Amino acid sequence: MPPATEMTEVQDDTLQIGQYQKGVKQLYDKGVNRVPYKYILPVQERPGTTHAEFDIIAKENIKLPVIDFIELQGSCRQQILKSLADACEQYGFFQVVNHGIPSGVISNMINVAKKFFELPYEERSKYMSSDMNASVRYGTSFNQNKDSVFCWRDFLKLMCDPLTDVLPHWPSRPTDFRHSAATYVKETKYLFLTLMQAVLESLLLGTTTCKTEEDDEILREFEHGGQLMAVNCYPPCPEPDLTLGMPPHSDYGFLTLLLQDEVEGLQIQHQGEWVNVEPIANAFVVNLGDHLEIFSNGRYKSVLHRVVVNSDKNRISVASLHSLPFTSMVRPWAKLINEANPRRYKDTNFASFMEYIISCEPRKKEFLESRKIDLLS
Ligand SMILES: O=C(O)CCC(=O)C(=O)O
Ligand SMILES: [Fe+2]
Repeated sequence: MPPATEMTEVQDDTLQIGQYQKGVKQLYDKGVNRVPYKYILPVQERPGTTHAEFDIIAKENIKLPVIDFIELQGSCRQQILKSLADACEQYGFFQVVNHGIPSGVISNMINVAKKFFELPYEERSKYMSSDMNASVRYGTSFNQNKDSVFCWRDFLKLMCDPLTDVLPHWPSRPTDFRHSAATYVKETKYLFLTLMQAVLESLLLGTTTCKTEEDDEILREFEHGGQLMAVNCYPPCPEPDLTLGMPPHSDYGFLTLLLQDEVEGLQIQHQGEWVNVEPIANAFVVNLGDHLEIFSNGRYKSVLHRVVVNSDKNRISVASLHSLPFTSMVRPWAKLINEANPRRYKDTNFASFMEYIISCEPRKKEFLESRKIDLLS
């Protein structure tokens, strides 16, 4: 049998130019049975090809952090804040359970997302746009204008602020989409604010600095902060070992609240190895983003993560990315800076991130690297 690349190159001849821009749901619906050449990663970037045996050992021994939101709000707050600080320092990631968002709000969001991707292509494609600032944008891959290899993912991105202004632009089908997604946006915003308050407190643990009115000021800024929702769809893939649903990347904001359905796929990088994040029913995965790494002056790390796909199950995830208002500057928190701990990052804002994303093929944590101050020079 010829190698997969050769066979798929032949098969690619039957696909019209522009077919890839229509996305992977469209390929799946057409019954593609080999991964087209455009999606095949170089061998060293494919899932499961590096240190495969060591991977398995590492994964079995790692227990990923879980934060119980009820305990965080209770009498053990200090203890849970310490666990939160450990999770943010060592993993840049945790899952949150007992968060209080009703399970109906969560299942409605997953259901409308599923129904949206099941709509005919003509209906979904109404929301395609090359404008990165559009209030709604349907697309495929990671950055479809720049990616040399495409990834096995279609998405719907929704700007969420101000909700009343953007809502009329969101998909009108399925008919319950706007209602369910808007309810979900409000609930996740509230959860983000409560978690962010805990994150701020956790950053002051072990310091002599106390919470002041200035901290409430920051929280008020977050109340008016930017929220973006990425609804992701990963259809079954005929050759999942050759491609990825999403390449290794970190998210740009402070916290991403990620909802995954019951299908595995998300992996985080921990101590140089890829670790599966097993879905916990009704839990949120919380990823620390680049802005929080900057704000914490590097004490908390944004997490590198990727998505692997599988051959038999469709997977849906909903990422809710939260940051300061799009016009605000993000810089290390003044309270954490002193002679012993000088500033390690330059000021950054959402506009500079957008410039970066439009100008190149985003890879790993390159954007964040570009914001670092070289303390040796
Ligand atoms: O689908 C997932 O689990 C992750 C999605 C993600 O990383 C993102 O939307 O930024
Ligand atoms: Fe992400």
